[in-house]
Amino acid sequence: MKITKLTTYRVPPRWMLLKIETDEGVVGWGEPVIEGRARTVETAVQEMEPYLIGQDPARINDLWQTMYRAGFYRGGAILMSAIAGIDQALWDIKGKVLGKPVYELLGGLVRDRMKMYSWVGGDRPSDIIEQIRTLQKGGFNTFKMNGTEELGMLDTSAKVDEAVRRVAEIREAFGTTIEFGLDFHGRVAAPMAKTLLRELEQFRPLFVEEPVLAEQAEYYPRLAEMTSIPLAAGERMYSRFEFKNVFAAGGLSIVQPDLSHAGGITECLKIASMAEAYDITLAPHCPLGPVALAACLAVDFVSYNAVLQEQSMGIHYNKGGELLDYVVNKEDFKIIDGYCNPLPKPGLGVEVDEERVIEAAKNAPDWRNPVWRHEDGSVAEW
Ligand SMILES: O=C(O)[C@H](O)[C@@H](O)[C@@H](O)[C@H](O)CO
Ligand SMILES: [Mg+2]
Repeated sequence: MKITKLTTYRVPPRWMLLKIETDEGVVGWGEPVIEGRARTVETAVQEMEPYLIGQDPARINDLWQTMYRAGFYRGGAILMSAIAGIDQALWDIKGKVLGKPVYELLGGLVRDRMKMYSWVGGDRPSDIIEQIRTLQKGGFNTFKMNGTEELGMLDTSAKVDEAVRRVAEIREAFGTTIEFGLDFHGRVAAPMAKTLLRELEQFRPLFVEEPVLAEQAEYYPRLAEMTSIPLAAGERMYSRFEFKNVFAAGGLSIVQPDLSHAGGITECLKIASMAEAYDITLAPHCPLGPVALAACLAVDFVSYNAVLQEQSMGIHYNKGGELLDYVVNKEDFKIIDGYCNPLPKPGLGVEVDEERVIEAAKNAPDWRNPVWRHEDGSVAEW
């Protein structure tokens, strides 16, 4: 079998789907994208084509290593997202050729169902209590929200109180009937992280995500020393070569590689097993589309340390498109009592509605995240 064609589709709300065709008619789908840089990743995918056209799609490991090493420069958000989507599509092809879901090719199920969580509250966390109540009715009992709005490197007690009050209200309203993670979203700098973690500890959030920016990862062990709140990070790290330093330094309790940013299934499997050796749990990042989610689930169902899975149903970014819009087998993604079952179909388990994708690609948005500014006019971490 040989790879014959790669086609990318930028589609609402902010995703990109990749179709890899072969000379035997088997097609694989991937989701290579960096939110806000879809066109850049699209070009990176196109630049990877010479490594792929005419090659045997079954040789995922050689194709992965070639895409990673052959261009001399390597790593980073763009190249690793391009490789990620291609890798996902190659695993999809392999599973379809062998008539098995990807997790069967990786040693079979390590669990019967996977715990999912839902975003609430939007960019500027608000209206959270009502949103949790609504999602609880849909079976969710685990949530994530932004921990703060924009925050200066050194900010006021009033801003700290605002973040704490929001969390206090959630515990007040729901007690321990729900769990929730707080995403600091890179908005909190090291001077403020210690204060916020200390003030929030009494409410026992399930985790605090990106307590500081990934480029400040050396703070993870220091922050972990002063709080019992599990620290989570990983969406802005792109290969095992980055994660190895973070694992060795300590401080992370939860690692969150993104299956569409960190080299795909081939790479994230390695990251997951490295994390297990350090007793670090896995909670893949996935605010994206259905193929990315299916790739996450393929890794979740074979990784003992997988504990939580993000999914984008109802997320504040999904304007103009929702998680399952391009999926034919929507029923396979049903979330029951907050869990998702293994996707039963061969490959990644997503039957893509190609006509809907092609139609939607005609109005592909150039989604960008907002540019926030502090009161003094300086740019704020969004
Ligand atoms: O945890 C999450 O989902 C992420 O922090 C998410 O909010 C961002 O990755 C966003 O998608 C960037 O455009
Ligand atoms: Mg996050």
